[in-house]
Amino acid sequence: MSDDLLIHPAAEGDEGEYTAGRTGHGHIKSFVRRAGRMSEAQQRYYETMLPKIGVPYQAENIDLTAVFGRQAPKILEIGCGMGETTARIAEAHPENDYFGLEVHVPGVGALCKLIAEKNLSNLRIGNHDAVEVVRDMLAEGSLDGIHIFFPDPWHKTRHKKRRLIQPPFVALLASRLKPGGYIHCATDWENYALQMLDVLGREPSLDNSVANPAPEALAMALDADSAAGLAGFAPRPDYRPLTKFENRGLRLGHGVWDLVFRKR
Ligand SMILES: C[S@@+](CC[C@H](N)C(=O)[O-])C[C@H]1O[C@@H](n2cnc3c(N)ncnc32)[C@H](O)[C@@H]1O
Repeated sequence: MSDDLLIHPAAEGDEGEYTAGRTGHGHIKSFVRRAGRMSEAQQRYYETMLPKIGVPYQAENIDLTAVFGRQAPKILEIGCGMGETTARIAEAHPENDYFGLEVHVPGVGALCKLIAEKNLSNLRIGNHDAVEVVRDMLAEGSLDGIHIFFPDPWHKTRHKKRRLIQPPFVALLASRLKPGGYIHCATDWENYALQMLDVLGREPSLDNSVANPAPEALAMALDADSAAGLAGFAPRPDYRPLTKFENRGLRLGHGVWDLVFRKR
């Protein structure tokens, strides 16, 4: 892992404002690097596979067609976690190329293992902060789709500024989509679902794939912190598999909200 990934708590009070240590970019990180132990298998696959299927961070645009060696729709996934969903989608859709981003090293090891076991040739990994990868490496209009499934909810009020789905990052993501390209977010955290609907709905270059809520209805929902009965959420697209975790939550009556917006 490169040194410029180190995160240092800034001496700015007890909120734990984290900023990039070496890069000087200073944006608030949407993650805190966890010490997480790698299993032996994860370590082995990380070491053997990442040199083959990893896309190292660089400060210039990359050519995604050259990275995958073919012309095919290019889908970015931010925050692959342990990679089960990422690998399942890539396996089910060999016609697309997938670029998964994840900062958690054991997760990257686990996804490397899945790529090797399933022999997937349409999935590459970036082990770096997605904000920097999207900003520095991806050209405008280069993506057909973006997946952000269950991003860290940062549920404490003082931590909400770490949430990925904020207006500046959504504007950056939208700029990387081709016209007609989509951004698909899913969350099981109601307050974040409302924030996603509000932020995505305000991005002028994006249209909701389903009817937007009336502005007054959204304002009332935000006030009440309740998405009950609110329009604007999409049915789960078939390509997003239900995870074990999500299935259990749904059985317990917890909600999951999908949002699919398209670039004009
Ligand atoms: C709650 S997990 C969800 C993982 C997976 N999408 C799923 O549905 O199980 C969110 C993941 O996003 C990753 N993450 C958060 N911020 C990130 C960033 N800026 N760049 C890359 N990965 C990030 C975290 O390390 C974590 O693994």
